[in-house]
Formats: sequence, structure tokens, C-alpha cells
Amino acid sequence: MSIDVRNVTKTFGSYTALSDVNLHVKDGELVALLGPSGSGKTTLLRIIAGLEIPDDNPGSSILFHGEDVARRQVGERQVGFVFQHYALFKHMSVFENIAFGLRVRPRHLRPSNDEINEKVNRLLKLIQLENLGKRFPAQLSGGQRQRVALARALAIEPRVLLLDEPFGALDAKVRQGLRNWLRRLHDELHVTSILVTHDQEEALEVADRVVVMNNARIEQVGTPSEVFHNPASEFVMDFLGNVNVFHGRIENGQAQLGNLLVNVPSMEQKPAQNANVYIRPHELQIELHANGTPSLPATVSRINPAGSYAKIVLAASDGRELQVDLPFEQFAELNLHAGDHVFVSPKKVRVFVPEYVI
Ligand SMILES: Nc1ncnc2c1ncn2[C@@H]1O[C@H](COP(=O)(O)OP(=O)(O)OP(=O)(O)O)[C@@H](O)[C@H]1O
Repeated sequence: MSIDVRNVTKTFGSYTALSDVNLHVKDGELVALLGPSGSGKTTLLRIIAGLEIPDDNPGSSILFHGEDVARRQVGERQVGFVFQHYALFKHMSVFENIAFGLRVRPRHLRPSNDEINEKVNRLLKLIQLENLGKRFPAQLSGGQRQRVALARALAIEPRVLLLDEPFGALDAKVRQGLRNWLRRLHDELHVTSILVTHDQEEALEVADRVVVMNNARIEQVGTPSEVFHNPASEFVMDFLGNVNVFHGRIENGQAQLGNLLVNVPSMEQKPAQNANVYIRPHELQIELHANGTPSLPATVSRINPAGSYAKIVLAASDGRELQVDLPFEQFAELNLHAGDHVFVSPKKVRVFVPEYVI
């Protein structure tokens, strides 16, 4: 089922938590709301759920499959929830926790006991906890509890699944496992899902599209690749991964990065102005000798080879700190050590000026 958020604003007293937000979520899509703390992600999710009411502005609406649900209560929206803090019933077994939403249905809508048994067993299998139905929540790990919370949300066959930092309280390894598992589950079930997270890696790995939020507004909506490789704003560039930032000037199609001039042909016709130049760590290259291409002299300060890339921290000759991620073959070839004098040059730059983005 598709979801449309149209011109939604939400104020709490004099504080604006959402400012004229518009969003379309396609049927069967998994969308991540990504942004720093306080950017409005949870408020937007709660408004979609019907747990929070948007300001009463003309033209403001929430549509499920084209139908305005503004006056529909939470219970009528057929929404499944999973929150960060597993809200499982402690005194109920895993099986009963999952069955709960079905057992509390009005008598004429309630499935028979046999149907409930069959459905819960199917869900237990889906979350790979077939043998743990009789356990109580206290006897499960954090990751297992979140899988039960997800099965419980799915039991009512929601039209929409809303997940608010569902893995936020778990350690990195478990998070990673559940993330992959959630993606596979989504590919199997195709329930339209919205996942709130402040973890950019999680959003980029799991979601079909990422909605980047900042200060009560949506900064950009796009596929993980679009938002990462073509950020629409400095905020998105900065929020999605590490960056080297140069506050400089752009003139005659050239950006000045410290002592280095870099060609930015698309800025040739633009008047001279101040600009911020962003370069991701993997977009800088290191040479042992100046080879004629424009480069910044720098000294290696630290090397961290523990990861899928070697992370090199350098001090440029003007004192600025630079971060470079190098593939291991290249790192081995350069045979770098702290204290080495090298030359750093950008393979790619992104220039942001007040009204212009390259
Ligand atoms: N009921 C409320 N009353 C007053 N202010 C609120 C209320 N709910 C949210 N806010 C404020 O609105 C802003 C957005 O909150 P929201 O929970 O949507 O942010 P978030 O992006 O989900 O952040 P986090 O990642 O920390 O949960 C915050 O500054 C918050 O303090």
C-alpha cells in the first residue's frame, strides 16, 4: 500500500518538529527516515501511524493508497509497529506474544484457535525461532526479542510496517545480522515499511530509498546510491559518511583548496565567490613523489589498517588534517609509515556554493 504525506507541519507549542513535509512511499517499498537526533523522524512516523495529529493546515493530509486517513484511529489504520525497546509482554510466552494481536480481535473477526496456532507457527519459522515459542521474553537475547516484536507486528497482517530504531539498543554485530535479515524478510513479504534510524550505514544498506531529514525538513529523498554519490546539500554530504571539507574560494572555474587549485569546469561561467569543497576519504589519492599534477604536500600522522580499507590521517603543510581511505593493495605498494612526506590529490570534488551544487 502506498503512503502519501502532504504538506504536513507539526508544532509542539512554539517548537516546529516538522515543517511542510511531503513524501511519497511506493507500495511495497522499504524506506528509511535518516537524520540526526531531533530532526523529526519519529514525529513523522507517529503521524503516519496516527499516534500524533499534524497541525490543521489547509492541504495537509496523510493518504494510504490514495485514501485520506486523517480521521482514522490508530487501530483502524492496520499498522504494525516495532520500537527500539522491545515492548513484549513479560508474563506471556513468545508464542502468546505473537498471537496477542489476533486474540484481542472482536469475536467476529478473531481467527479460530487452529488458525491462530498455524499462523503463529508460520511466523516463528519466518523469524527462525521455531523452537523457542514456549520461552518467555526474559529468556531471549536482545536480537531474538526484536525478532519476536517483528513477528508480533506482522501477525495482524498490517498494511504498513513502521519500525522506530528497532535495532538501536543492540550491539553492532547483532544489529548487522538483523539488518540483513530484515531486508530478506522484506523481499519475501513486500509490506510497505518505514524504518527510522540515525545510523547512515543501516539506512544505506537496508532501504530501497532513503529520506534524509534535518531540522524538521526533508533534505533529500533518493536511492542509497543517489544520496551517497549525489548529495543535494552540504548537510547530506556531511551526514552520509566521512568528508574532508575545504572552506575556500572558487574563481574562473577553479577551486582553491589551501595551496592547491582544482579545476571545476562547470563553475567557469560563475562569478568568483566563497565555496565549500567536499572530498570523501576514498576520493583522495596519495603519491610518494610530486608527479606534476596539482597536489598538497602532507605528512602521514596515523595509519589504521584495521578495516576493509587502510585509514590514513595526514597533516597537510598548512596544518589541516586530511583523511584518506586506501585499498590495501595500494597501501602495501606505497609502504607508508607515520612521518612519511607524501603528496595528496583529489580524484573528485564536490563544490557547494549558496545557490549552486555540482
Ligand atoms: N510531545 C512532544 N512535545 C514537545 N516536543 C516534542 C514532542 N515530541 C517531539 N518533540 C520535539 O520535536 C523534535 C523532533 O523530535 P523527534 O522525536 O521527531 O526527532 P527524531 O529525529 O526522531 O530524534 P531521535 O533520533 O532523537 O528520536 C525534538 O526536538 C523533540 O524534542
